[in-house]
Amino acid sequence: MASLLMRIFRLGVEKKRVRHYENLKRDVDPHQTWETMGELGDGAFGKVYKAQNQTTGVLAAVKVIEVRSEEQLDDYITEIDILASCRHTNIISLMDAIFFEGWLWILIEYCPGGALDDIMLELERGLTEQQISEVCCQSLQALSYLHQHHIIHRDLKAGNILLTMDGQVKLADFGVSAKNDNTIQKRSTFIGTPYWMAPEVIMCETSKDNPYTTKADIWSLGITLIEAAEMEPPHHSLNPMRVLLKITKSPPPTLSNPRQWSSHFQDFLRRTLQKNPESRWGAQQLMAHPFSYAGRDGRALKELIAEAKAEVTEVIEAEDFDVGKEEDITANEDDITMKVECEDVNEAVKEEHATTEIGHEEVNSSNEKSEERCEKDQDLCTETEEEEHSSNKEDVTVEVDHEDLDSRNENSENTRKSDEEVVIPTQDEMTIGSQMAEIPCQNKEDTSSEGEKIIIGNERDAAGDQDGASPTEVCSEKKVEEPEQELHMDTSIQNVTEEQSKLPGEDTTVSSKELHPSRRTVKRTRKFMVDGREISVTTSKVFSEGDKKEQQMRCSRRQELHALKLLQREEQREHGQLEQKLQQQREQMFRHIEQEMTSKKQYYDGELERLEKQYQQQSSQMEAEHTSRLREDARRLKAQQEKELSRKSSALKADPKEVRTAAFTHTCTEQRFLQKQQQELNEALQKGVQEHKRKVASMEWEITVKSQQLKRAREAVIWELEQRHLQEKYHLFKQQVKEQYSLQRQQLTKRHNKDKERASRFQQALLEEQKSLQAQERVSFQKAQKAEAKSCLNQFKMELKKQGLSGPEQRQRLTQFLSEEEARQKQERQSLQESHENQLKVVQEQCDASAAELQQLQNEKLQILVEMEKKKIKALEDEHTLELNEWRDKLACRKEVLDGIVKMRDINMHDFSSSSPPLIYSPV
Ligand SMILES: Nc1ncnc2c1ncn2[C@@H]1O[C@H](COP(=O)(O)OP(=O)(O)OP(=O)(O)O)[C@@H](O)[C@H]1O
Repeated sequence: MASLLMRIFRLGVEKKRVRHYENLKRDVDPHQTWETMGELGDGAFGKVYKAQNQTTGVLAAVKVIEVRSEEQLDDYITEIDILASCRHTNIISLMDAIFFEGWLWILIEYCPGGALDDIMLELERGLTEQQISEVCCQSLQALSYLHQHHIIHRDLKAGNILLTMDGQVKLADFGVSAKNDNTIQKRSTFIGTPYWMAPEVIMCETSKDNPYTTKADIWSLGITLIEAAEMEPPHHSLNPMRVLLKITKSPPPTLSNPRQWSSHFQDFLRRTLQKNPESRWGAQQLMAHPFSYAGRDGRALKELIAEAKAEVTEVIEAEDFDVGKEEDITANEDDITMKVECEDVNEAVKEEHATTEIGHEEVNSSNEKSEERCEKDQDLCTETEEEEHSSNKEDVTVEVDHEDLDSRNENSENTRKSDEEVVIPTQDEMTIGSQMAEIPCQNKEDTSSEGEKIIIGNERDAAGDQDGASPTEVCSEKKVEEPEQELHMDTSIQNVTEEQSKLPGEDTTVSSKELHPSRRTVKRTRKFMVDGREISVTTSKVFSEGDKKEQQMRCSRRQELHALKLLQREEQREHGQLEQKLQQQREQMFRHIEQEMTSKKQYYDGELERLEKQYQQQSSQMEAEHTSRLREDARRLKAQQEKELSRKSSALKADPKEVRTAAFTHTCTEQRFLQKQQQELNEALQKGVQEHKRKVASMEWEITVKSQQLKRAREAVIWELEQRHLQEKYHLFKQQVKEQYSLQRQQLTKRHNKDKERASRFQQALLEEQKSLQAQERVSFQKAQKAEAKSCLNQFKMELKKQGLSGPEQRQRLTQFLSEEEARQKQERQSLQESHENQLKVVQEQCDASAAELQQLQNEKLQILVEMEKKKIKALEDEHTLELNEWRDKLACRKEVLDGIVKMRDINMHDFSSSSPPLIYSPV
């Protein structure tokens, strides 16, 4: 108890003074040691800069965070401590941590490769399967290490996987990680980034009764691998709050285009993306899976880094489209053409080389629209190919049949290197674009899909040997969005109408090119070295408004996620503060209970002790008084008797008649007299003793009664206190449950309001966009109407002329024609206006439905919280009733025992034979 008090006292004191953290330096100006050299990135909590140690020249990445209070500083200590404690090649290491003048500097190992998501953005494509399995293998090693040390990363995603230049994975960002004391300990904080969150972590938003373990990271790993394959995590087009529901309610996500990936990869994902954490494999187990096992070789990642960091030359070609006129160019405007040339560095002169071109497409060939689009894609491809030809007349483009495509993406990196895997088509099979239409189109209904065509030039040795040529292709197939609920940002006017039956969402697509009057083709050439050979990759991508929007979407989603992370951090702090407060309340209550009980017991025990002392004193005093009185009485009576005896003897001697017999008679009489005196003395003393005993008994009785009263009062007070304390405990716990849930509700509402604000901003933008599209459409429609009217009029006039009518007749016919024409145009304009109004209505309805859906989601969550609170309080109530009943049962026994003791004492009190004090006076 005393140590507890001391600890609590110490805690209070410590709060006030500056805390010492083992891995944090204070009051040292970081600028003295580190020089910052430019920004690397922007995280939720601050910017990341490249830095260099001014003495050693060592490079680092520094997270610079503004910290306003000691309390806030506390939030970052777990991250620093975890980084400092981890020693693993696949975990970023801590170089320094300094808190100086309100700024926290966390210096970590610099990874020149940057984050995996940035690499994908840079290359505008996902990873190949070999690259993914290498990322997977190394990430698993990091996770296995963390999990063995009871650390849950809680924020695994491509953005937190950094790469070194030699293709080594470094797991970073432990900002929301947790370190447990033991494996069994679970966590219940709702933290992480929604798209990557495991279902059991999401459940913690509304219920803290289902804590999670390290298995949560395994789920995030699975999502990260899908992200690595498709550039985005599953459900990325849903807003972060809706995705939470999607993850918990839907079956586990899978790859959008399974045919493109190996069965090992898909099986690996199945093992990681198990909704029940118990059935999910652990890091150790997964390390032995063939998919991750295949990633032991790190070469594919090395090549990825080389490509991402390659020197890039860019050529931009702008194209303009007249709205509504370019009928032959629809859909698939985001085509990418990629050309890879691998040549020996020493080779100076370029020789003719074959290039292989792939149009990538989806299976739905039956879909007429899609086929049409494919044909149009093909037109585009041909255009690009022709450009290729014009730049290098000796280039031959080759189309590869579809079957190759499936396997191709699985190992495009390797195919580039290994000649045996490359399909070399014969000259006869080589066509330019003419067979493209035979490739089944993938673009189904997703008009915004990017069709990527990658042309890879053949590799040649120094002698320019054509046998080494390895034309190969990479088909990067754009996944098709789930049709339900996920409308895309690129919704065309028609799409809005078509999609009206679908559930509305913010993720509405805006695609078709009628909406994007201008687009530009960007040709990028990357040159990089792999195993001593220079590789040159040229990609050609048509950028349109859609791309810009996608970029904006990505950017705003990133900001949203950062905002959410800040909110989560705030929530975590609030939660921690509340928990601390509640803990203090509990400690205070238990301390108060103990104090109250002790003081009452002390009082009664003191009283009993005092009573015993009083008894001891009285008893010994009475004994002493009795003894002295007895002695005095004996002495007095003896003296009196002696006097009487001497008087008697004198009287006998003085009587003359008795002289002769005097000697004999005298002796007898004296003896009798003495005996009588002795008897009288004894009687007198015995009377005194009896008197004394009576007094003692009465005193004892009096004290026993007092003692019993005290004892009973003591017990009664204890019982009353016990009962009161049980009630107090119950009320406090109940109060605390209410406070906990009230905070959870507040946090949920805050989160929801932010989400509502975001959604309404988005919806407003959507409406504005729709209106601006309509304005554009109106302008071009009017233009078209004017042109059409003009040509019709000319035609009509010509026909009139042919008919040889008179002037007035002609005028009359012309007037009639014009008025009919005007009416028709008016009608057309009206129907356009109506269609626009309908479109706006549909968008508005979608927005309203989306808002209603969000509100319903929120209500459901709040309802869950209310239910949980009720359940918790009911459980507390039951527990309290049980405890009270148990206490009452025990109380009856205790009363019996007490009564028994009292009765025993009563019996003892009547037995006066013993002069020793009764046992009951010993304090309890
Ligand atoms: N050690 C490092 N070496 C090189 N670049 C780094 C390093 N650490 C971070 N970066 C870059 O800085 C960016 C921001 O990193 P940070 O971890 O702060 O935020 P984030 O992961 O993007 O977002 P969040 O805070 O939401 O996780 C990263 O995306 C990466 O590009």
